[in-house]
Amino acid sequence: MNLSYLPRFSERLVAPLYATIPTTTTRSNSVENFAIEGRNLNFSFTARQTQDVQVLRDCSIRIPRGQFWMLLGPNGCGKSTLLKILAGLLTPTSGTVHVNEPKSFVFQNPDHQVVMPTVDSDVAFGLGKTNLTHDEVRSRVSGALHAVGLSDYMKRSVQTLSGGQKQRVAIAGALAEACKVLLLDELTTFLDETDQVGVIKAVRNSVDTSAEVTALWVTHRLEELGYADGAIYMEDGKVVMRGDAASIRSFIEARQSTYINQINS
Ligand SMILES: Nc1ncnc2c1ncn2[C@@H]1O[C@H](COP(=O)(O)OP(=O)(O)OP(=O)(O)O)[C@@H](O)[C@H]1O
Repeated sequence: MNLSYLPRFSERLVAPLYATIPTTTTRSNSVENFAIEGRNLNFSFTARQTQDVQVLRDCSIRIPRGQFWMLLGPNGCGKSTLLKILAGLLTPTSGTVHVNEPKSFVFQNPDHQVVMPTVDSDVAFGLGKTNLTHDEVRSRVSGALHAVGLSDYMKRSVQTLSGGQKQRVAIAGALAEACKVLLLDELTTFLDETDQVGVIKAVRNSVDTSAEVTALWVTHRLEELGYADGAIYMEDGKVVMRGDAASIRSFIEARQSTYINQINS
């Protein structure tokens, strides 16, 4: 594997996020069992010609370490905004955030995920800034590709991959860098069913093979809840319910049928 041509780490879109949130970030012993914790978060988008859009309203979230959780809710309720705040990409107006590091945010569009010509060089991309030996890099890359089920794709050109395979390569890149928290924003939206299952199984397996890895997955697809350890349902900028995946699924189904009945009556 030739690593000499690795571009600068900061050029990559999918990368561990070391950004801290100034003034609002805290690290306390009380969050030790939670890889992700946001407390009383408020956030507004500032608009020039109209009123500011308040997106998060006293929103609190906690995700246990080493688990795979999902975040659901109607369009516009604030899921992606919350995920970006947890990633350090947006700063809340008020509230506190703690997320274990390194953390990595994976975007929805598969074509924004890969930056290198081959699968192995892409997974090794973020390791260019480390002092790892060539053998250590190879071992990290091979372990990460194994976790996402792409061991046989090492030398493949990334251009020949499906959207879901690109997402899995991006996740492998994060795992190779020993990411502790994966923040995954509607990865399966543009994928066909086979790719969708491939990506979600890759995340499930990544969490199962390391006690250190925690994943938070934003989705609209109720059928994906079957892979989750737990789930959170948001409405109008705040968490409405948190629990095991089956309970959240029943809650959402009941909520939707009530809504549909209201429309039809
Ligand atoms: N850059 C922005 N400027 C102004 N308003 C924004 C911006 N980004 C998002 N919003 C608004 O913030 C609200 C929450 O958006 P967000 O993307 O977090 O919701 P979401 O729950 O992820 O929605 P979806 O399920 O449709 O992706 C929406 O009303 C959206 O229109």
